[in-house]
Amino acid sequence: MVTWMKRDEDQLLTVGSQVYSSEARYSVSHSRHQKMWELSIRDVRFSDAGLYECQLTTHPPASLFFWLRVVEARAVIRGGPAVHVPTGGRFTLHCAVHLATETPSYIFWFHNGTMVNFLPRRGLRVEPRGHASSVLRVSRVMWQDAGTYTCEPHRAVPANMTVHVVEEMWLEVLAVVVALVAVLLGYSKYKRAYWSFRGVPSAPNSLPFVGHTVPLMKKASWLYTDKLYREQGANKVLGLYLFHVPRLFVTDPELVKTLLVKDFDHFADRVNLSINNEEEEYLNELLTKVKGDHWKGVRSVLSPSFTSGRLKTMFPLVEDKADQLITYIKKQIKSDPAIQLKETFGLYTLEVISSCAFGVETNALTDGNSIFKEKVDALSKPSKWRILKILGALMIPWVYKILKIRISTPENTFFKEVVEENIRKREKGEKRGDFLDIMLEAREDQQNPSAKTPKYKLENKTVVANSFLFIIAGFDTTATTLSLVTFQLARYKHYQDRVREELREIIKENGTLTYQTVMETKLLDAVIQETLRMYPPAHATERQCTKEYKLAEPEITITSDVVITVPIWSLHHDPRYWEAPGTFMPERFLPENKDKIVSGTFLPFGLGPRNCIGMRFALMETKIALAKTLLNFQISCVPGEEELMLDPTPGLLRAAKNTRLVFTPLE
Ligand code: HEM
Repeated sequence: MVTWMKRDEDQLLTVGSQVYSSEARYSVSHSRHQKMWELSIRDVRFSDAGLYECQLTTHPPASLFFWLRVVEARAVIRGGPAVHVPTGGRFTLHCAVHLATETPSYIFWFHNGTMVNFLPRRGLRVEPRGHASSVLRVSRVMWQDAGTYTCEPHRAVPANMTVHVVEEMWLEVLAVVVALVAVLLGYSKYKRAYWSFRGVPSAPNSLPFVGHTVPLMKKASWLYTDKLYREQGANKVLGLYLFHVPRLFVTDPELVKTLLVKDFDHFADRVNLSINNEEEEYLNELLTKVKGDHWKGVRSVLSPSFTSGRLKTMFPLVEDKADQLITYIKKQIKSDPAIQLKETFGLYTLEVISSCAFGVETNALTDGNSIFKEKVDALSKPSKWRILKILGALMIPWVYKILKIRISTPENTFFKEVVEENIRKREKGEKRGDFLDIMLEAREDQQNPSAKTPKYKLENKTVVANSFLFIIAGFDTTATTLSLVTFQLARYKHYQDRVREELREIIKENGTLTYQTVMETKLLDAVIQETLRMYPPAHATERQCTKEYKLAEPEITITSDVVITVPIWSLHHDPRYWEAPGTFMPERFLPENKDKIVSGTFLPFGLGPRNCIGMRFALMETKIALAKTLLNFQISCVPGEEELMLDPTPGLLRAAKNTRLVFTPLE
């Protein structure tokens, strides 16, 4: 007698001619004459595959093993899943059955669900080909021949093919389009091979036409670039593409110093938008935009605004705004002790910068808001549409030029008109000792007939553009810094207490806070610097190569279409230069430790001749506001909001919009 078993599942199927399995699909037949026991399985499924044992009830028992492989026959139409054929042309569909264990008894063809094997139809023929394939031919193709063709062999999974019928001419057009796309793809590949041609390692996943633009423009882009920075190990540079423009990430501090300081004349400019409209032509005078000698001229006119002497004169003005900030916070905490940082410090920095830049009192702190605040907010947080428009102007400036597309917004016009109005007032004799006065004095000096012909002639449009620039460059950066520093002081209370102690000592010794004493605070300064290290509002800076440059290592020539980028955030967090970079340790910036900082690794205000012109002003503004705040309030985290969240929107690195702290008045 013979027993059949499914060995891999330990399932007894049959004993003699008795079926033991509960499945009715099994049966056994015994041919005495041939001494054969045959196991049959109906409706075979994939789960039937496996090891089968045929055991003889002899002593000792003898077994035979069989592997059963289950395959599924399927139809395959060559060249699928879709074809385009022109009207009047012809097409042939070949269908073959794969993995069939037996010859299919028929192969049917369907067109849009209707069987066509036996349907007499003009120009359509079905012919068998060998045992397991069939051919469908259509000649003199008409529109009606379009649709889905199905090949359905007996006991096999059917296959589909979509036939698109196109006007003969369209097929040619299609061929041209395909060829054009292929050429464009080839061109894009060639452009994005710039770095590999030069043997420079480049970031992975550069996409046709856009390169690495998507992750570079995405939220929290400093995390993307930081990942690249970490992955590239000892390489000093890394190639990327903004669309097709090659960008060189410079990640070695020594090289950063060489390019930004020593060989500055090769990298003197920033990447800039072209302005094509007469009305916004004054924006070409922005310090951030001007190039080469023109930049030198504008910078030399603006620099005197930021000397220690000038800042000292402005100090009382800024201190007055810091006092208004304290009054504002005191009023606010009567209704809610948790203060929105960015909003509050934004009102303060806007008051300071608009007062110091062109003598406008915005009353933001006394009224809690102002038209100025609305306009400046709109400018510092551009919409997605505006970011796209700016990207377009960078990539296809010639289109913008031809179409005279405007880059500026109604907010730009608002500030332009405010400055022009103030210039008119100053020309009538009004003076405030602010940036606007300094620029107008420089212009007057140049116009003096006895003065030497200036290398660079200061025009009205330069004064207008740069008064406006100071607002844009100084408002958000400083408000962000104040928010981040206060948050760190709330998190690390012992530093808060020690800074307060330092300030009280200064007042004890000098009676009051002065420009000199505030600027010379040691721990307050260290706390600000350490916050700027951990959270640099400008997380990267860049320069346009202006003159071909030979880099020694790696040995490459940087051509004038290349933009170099310095990943400030990554250099600030590199454990090779900073011990425990994720830990808040202001001691690193105390005078006795400052010389341990590796130069070229700390760049919150950039580096070289084109660094931040407003650095000292920003530090003065930040320090006096922090000093007054700490002398008036104990600051602490809102329970449950102890983690600093960053705002991922592209642009500046900021604390998240709703970051709050509790302000408790000190006795
Ligand atoms: C904490 C606040 C600030 C931070 C973190 C900051 C940071 C920076 C950085 C990183 C740069 C680029 C430097 C480079 O490429 O090497 C820059 C440029 C600049 N900043 Fe600031 N900034 C701040 C405040 C200010 C203020 C208050 C003003 C004006 C009153 C200002 C005006 C400018 C200008 C005009 C430039 C362009 C300089 C040029 O191209 O010659 N910044 N800033």
